[in-house]
Amino acid sequence: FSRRLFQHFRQYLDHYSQYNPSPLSMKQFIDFGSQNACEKTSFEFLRKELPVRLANIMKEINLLPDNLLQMPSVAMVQGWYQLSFKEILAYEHADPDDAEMLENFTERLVKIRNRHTNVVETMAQGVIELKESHGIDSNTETRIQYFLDRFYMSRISIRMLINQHTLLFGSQLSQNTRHIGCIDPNCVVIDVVKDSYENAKFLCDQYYLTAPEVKITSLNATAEEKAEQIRMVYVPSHLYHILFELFKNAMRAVVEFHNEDVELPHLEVMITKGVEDVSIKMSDKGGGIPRSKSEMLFHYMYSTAPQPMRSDNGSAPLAGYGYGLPLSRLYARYFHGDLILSSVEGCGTDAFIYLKLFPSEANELLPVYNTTASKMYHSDTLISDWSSPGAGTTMSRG
Ligand SMILES: O=S(=O)(c1ccc(O)cc1O)N1Cc2ccccc2C1
Repeated sequence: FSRRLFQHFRQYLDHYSQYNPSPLSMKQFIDFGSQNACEKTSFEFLRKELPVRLANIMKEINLLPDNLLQMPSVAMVQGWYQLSFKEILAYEHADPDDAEMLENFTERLVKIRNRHTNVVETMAQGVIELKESHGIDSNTETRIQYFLDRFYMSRISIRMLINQHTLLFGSQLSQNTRHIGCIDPNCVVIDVVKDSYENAKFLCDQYYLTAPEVKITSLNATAEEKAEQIRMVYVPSHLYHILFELFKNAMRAVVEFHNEDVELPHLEVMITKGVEDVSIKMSDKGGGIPRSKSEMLFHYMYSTAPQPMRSDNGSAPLAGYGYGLPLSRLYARYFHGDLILSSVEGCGTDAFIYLKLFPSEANELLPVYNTTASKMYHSDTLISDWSSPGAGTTMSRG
């Protein structure tokens, strides 16, 4: 019986993974959610799109190196995905006009979202388990880096779809009436900057007994009214997540670099609204980082060491396993923005957050399971086509 069920499951997985995920734009999210949103339409979209997005990433999970897949934590995450995939498939032939079914579907989405709450920490644990049991060579690390970027971006997108549906149609309608689901159509950027600064400063004061001040400047490059507050359509919680992480890093850098000094150099934040982009530049005089180490800041492997500046009130650490920067970059990229770090060793670091101003240009950026993706899991070690130090007289083995 279980063999037949397994084959049945496999067929569903192969079927749904053949579809490409459908990226939605911020404009589509707010247009659908603002004029009286239709729960039936949302249901009919999600009962197809959620299995498509789940199947696409589950196919990549299956391509992971065996010794990672066998780690207990990774196997557990895979189990959660398989169960959630099955639970949504149960609605494949449900009647969209059945109000009770729609309510049940929304409740099921809440249960699925709760099941996946600790996926980031659990996968990080899996990477640690692999490090300790088998060790990780640079080839495996490259594959893990490639997979986790796609896996967490997929997860961000699935949680966005679930959050919009449950906020628009779920029981807890306590949400801010001006918000559309988790989107604020008039998000005042400087308010999120101030909010994230205050919270990071509180942690910094608690941990280091001191914290740098901040100077925030706004430049509304296009508006006639220069003093106008810079607003945009965005997900405040995503922007907060990015800024909070950057403020923690910048504060830690400044305090540790100037540990004896009485006067800490302040942080600077520049918010600029251009024609296409809203840019947020955060500058610190925290001594910076050498170029040889700067790319490691976005590596999941590097950052699986315990980090200070964690909430020590017993609750889960803030950025989990220090995955703060890689995840923050995914949030910035999710709606086709970006997060770039530019460091000057001995001086300090500038962090640039770029966001799309026009909702019609802010499209979801989604991983797609195809031959290109699967090749990344099969290709053996790439031979570098640039010289490596001391390779002088060896014969070319290319
Ligand atoms: O690498 S950094 O330049 C740095 C990285 C990211 C960021 O957002 C801000 C930063 O400043 N910086 C992190 C850190 C921590 C302890 C001691 C010194 C430093 C230097």
